[in-house]
Amino acid sequence: MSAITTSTTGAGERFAGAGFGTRLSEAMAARGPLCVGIDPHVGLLQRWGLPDDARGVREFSLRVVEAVAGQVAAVKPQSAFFERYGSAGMAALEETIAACRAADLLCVVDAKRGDIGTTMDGYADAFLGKDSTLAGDAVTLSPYLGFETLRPAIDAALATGRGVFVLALTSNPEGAQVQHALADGVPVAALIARQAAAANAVEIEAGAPLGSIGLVVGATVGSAARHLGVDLGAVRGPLLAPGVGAQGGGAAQIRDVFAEALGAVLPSSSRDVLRAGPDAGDLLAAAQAINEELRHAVAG
Ligand SMILES: O=c1ccn([C@@H]2O[C@H](COP(=O)(O)O)[C@@H](O)[C@H]2O)c(=O)[nH]1
Repeated sequence: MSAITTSTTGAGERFAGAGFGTRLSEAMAARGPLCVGIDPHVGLLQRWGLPDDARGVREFSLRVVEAVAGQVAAVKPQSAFFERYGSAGMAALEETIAACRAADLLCVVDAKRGDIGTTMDGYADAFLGKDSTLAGDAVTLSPYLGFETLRPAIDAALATGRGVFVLALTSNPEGAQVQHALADGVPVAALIARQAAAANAVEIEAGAPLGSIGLVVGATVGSAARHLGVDLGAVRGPLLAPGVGAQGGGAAQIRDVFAEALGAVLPSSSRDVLRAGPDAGDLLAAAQAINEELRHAVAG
């Protein structure tokens, strides 16, 4: 890994090598846009003939990594499905992250963290710290204690060449109650997008194709971004789009939601790929079919 360098912008330390946004942009161009979600639901473990315990999720996750490495842009382990087994489950998550690193496969840890002050420092150390075993290439964050509370994580990401995805317009219908609400006349989701754009300015000015501060915008949100004035094109960071497959999103929805920012979209699908397992060839075939459809969709 390249050395960490000190910024001249006064905004803290900056990673000297390619940041997450640049690495993700290259991976999407080379392998297609798909991110495969690693969600070891109990039902999937059963279907794969694996036990409902930490050994089961470990085996499940390592098989997914091995099947799709080199073939898709990224994977996204869902932390909840590891946390439910306590420390042994977290060890399985650490092994999954390490396997991604060894396979040169970008790993977004879907942990949706967010808290105040020094607690957020702790989350930043855990999921974005230079030598942390829980740090993938990026982590999902919740901004609902205020976007600025995420600053320690944003600074850590920029200092270590990692990234973050901040929840803006989530794929679930209940999200609208908070995300569409007005704060001083501006929809909350639009404010979050503006703040992400500001956080990407330094990397973009330095010539990165994408900044490292991304948003989560579900593939299922339809015209919400347009109607709320959420300027996805102005974010200039990656846009993680869960909801492909089991939640009803597909290529057509991706084109509709992200019309102005298709080059930045990282569509994510978990169950739709995983139910093709446990055979590695079947898993890969399912991922490739979805990846191809999405590749055409984002090509315009
Ligand atoms: O807005 C969001 C944010 C995160 N997720 C997560 O993505 C996967 C979706 O799984 P599927 O099986 O493809 O539906 C899951 O881990 C969610 O927690 C999301 O769905 N929506």
